[in-house]
Amino acid sequence: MPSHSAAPRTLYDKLWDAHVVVPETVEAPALLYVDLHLVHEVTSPQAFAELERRGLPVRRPDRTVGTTDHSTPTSPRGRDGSYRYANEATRRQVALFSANCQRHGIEAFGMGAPDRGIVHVVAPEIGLTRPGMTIVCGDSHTSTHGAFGALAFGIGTSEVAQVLATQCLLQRKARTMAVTIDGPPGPGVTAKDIILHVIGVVGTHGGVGHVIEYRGETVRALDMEQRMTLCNMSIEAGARSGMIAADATTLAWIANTPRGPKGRELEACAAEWAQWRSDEGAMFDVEVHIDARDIRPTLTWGTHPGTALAVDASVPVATSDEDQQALAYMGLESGRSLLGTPIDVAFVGSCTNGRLGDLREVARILRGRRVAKHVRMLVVPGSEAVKRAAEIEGIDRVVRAAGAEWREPGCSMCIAMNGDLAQPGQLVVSTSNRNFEGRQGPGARTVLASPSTAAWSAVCGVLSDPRQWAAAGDPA
Ligand SMILES: CC(C)[C@H](C(=O)O)[C@@H](O)C(=O)O
Ligand code: SF4
Repeated sequence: MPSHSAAPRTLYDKLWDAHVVVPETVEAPALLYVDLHLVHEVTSPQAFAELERRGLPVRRPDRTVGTTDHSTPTSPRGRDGSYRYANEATRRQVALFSANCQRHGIEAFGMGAPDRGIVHVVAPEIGLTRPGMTIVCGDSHTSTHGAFGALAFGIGTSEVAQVLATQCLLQRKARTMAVTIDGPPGPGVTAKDIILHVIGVVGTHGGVGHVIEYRGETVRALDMEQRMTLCNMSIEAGARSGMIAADATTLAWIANTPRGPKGRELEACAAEWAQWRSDEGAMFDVEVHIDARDIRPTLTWGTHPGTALAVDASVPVATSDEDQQALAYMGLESGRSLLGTPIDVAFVGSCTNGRLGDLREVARILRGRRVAKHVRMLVVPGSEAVKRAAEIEGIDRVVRAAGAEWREPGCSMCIAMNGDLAQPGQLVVSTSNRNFEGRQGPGARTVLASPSTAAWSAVCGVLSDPRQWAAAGDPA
């Protein structure tokens, strides 16, 4: 039960207090109860093997849900409906995952399942992710689910085994950081630009040891998809997790999901969920204030997400060996704007920007236009549900008519382990979340950006300012 101390508590404190089974001491971390454990094919095989070795069952299969996403092919299926795996290893990994889940009575979305998709897209969209929960997954971007007023974070493979066996996790309490964003964002600024800007301010190590709560009027005005984009990349600022208080927007989203509570149950949930916010006057260990008016469409110039740069600013002077190396890898120069840099690939997708709103943004720009001849553009829905919804709106047709590829759901070129990868030296403008060396293929160069920036750059063939798109108007 939650402890009812008189002192105002942060959202994180409340979530923590409500889930502690054994409090932490100097010698030992706390034991935390896990409400929802998400599993995928990459970080679960050794965990299942560990259970096997010890002859342990899964403690709560009913609180464990699996999906396949990282290793799954996104190329169009064969005529017989078959999937073309990149190699035998990925095919085996996906098959082993389904077998493991089946053996332990875990619901899992394998190939062809209508709910399959990227784990951080699927759980919120079917209504599994809810305020007040602790959610873990062997995946760093589990922070995404914090957008619903939940404590959600990634765990390692040995911890996956721990949670499978006990439904609990050993954890040390984190410090808290409030990132308050106020004011109307400038033209062309999306949630992706906001979070890239935030990481630029906080730095890739600034959040280490902390849980970030995003607050302020700008955050309150974001829809759930945009809030997920924000929380998703908290990990890129080094933070353990990101979270946003539950409110009417959260409730409306969950009410609309297939497995969300309905009617009376929803009313009861609404009353219960109102508590998942920081109390007035709650103290954070670190406070960061950001004026959204200062944010312009933002992308990255280097090889970590902290190298955020306003689209029309110049690449900074390299002050360290690391920066120099990043510039050399990226083939970029200090003092020059990124605008006009030729691109080879545009990738739209991932757990950061592979939701319906992102694809709509892309379709608005591509409608009646063509992707530049020398550019390969991939549009990859984050889930089967996103794909279906987009196709009902005709987004697939707009994408294809523009000369871009409309693909099957999955992590795709966010992580080059499923057959989708860029060639050495190619420059990719990418809506994903990581840009380190080789992330999108050996020698491939990644510029992180919003879906609008990626789409407009694909049309122009060079890194371009999405605000120009608005000025260009509709094509004749
Ligand atoms: C495969 C998985 C362990 C990894 C993660 O934890 O983030 C992946 O999702 C990624 O984005 O690099
Ligand atoms: S889309 Fe990318 S970041 Fe998200 S889970 Fe997949 S590989 Fe990780």
